[in-house]
Amino acid sequence: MESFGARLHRAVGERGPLCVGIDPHPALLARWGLADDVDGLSHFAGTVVDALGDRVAVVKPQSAFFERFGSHGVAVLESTIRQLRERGALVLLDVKRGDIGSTVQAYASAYLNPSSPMHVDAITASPFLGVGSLAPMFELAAEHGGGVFVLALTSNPEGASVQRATTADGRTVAQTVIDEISQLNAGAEPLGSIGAVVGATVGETGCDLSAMNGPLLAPGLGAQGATAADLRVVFGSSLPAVLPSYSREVLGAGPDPEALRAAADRAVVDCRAALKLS
Ligand SMILES: O=c1ccn([C@@H]2O[C@H](COP(=O)(O)O)[C@@H](O)[C@H]2O)c(=O)[nH]1
Repeated sequence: MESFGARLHRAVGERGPLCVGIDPHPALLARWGLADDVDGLSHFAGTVVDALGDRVAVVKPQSAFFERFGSHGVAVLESTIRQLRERGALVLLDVKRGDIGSTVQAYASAYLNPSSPMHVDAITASPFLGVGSLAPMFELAAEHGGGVFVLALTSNPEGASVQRATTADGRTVAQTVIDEISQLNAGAEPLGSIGAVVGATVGETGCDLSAMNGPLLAPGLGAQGATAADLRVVFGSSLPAVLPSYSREVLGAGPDPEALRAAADRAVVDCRAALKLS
């Protein structure tokens, strides 16, 4: 079983360092001339799948925008996930799950078990109940070649008061998350399967990311104000592991599929330059 880290490394090599989010905001649905209902949602997601599913390394549906329509929206999400995977994109479902370990086990089987209708390549997870509470996700991910991206330094301004707080041993909360992930990824080649989320908006992290050996998902580009050039300040020598993520910035170019593809291509060019990839 090929690991998620290896699959991600290959996908980025073939398609470029880019994750595009599917975030069907009501304002975007309106801008695309779509109704704010399940049909609009389905049309929006289908257009992104057709335009980018065979082009972008990672696509990140934001679960909240599908859940908003109840079971019908979740059905659209399931179908979107299936279609993206058929087109060769890695699917990172942004659900930010976390709970006590016995419940995390159920989340893990919902998203990381290949027999689940919602099976994806990777999910986002919240470490607020302790990174150790996410162990069932890490274990199922390892068993089935999946990945988990754990929140460390999020892109929103409110995150810093918790994530940059200092723990009893003098490390920040974010650093303790990074250090626990580093242990899980130790020795993995070419890249570990447990990632961290570090926003492109956060400026200097104050964290030592050098032992991470896993992907660094960087949201906050575009609509939240960060630019590809900011990635250098945030990630320094860890730039090669960064997976830049854009949602509204790229989606705003739609609904024309050619315009969506052009926006994604521009983002790849900018990110390659910022990450110093050829
Ligand atoms: O720290 C984080 C973690 C997750 N996100 C999510 O990424 C996208 C960002 O959308 P944009 O339109 O590019 O701003 C969205 O789904 C967030 O929930 C994040 O922004 N920051």
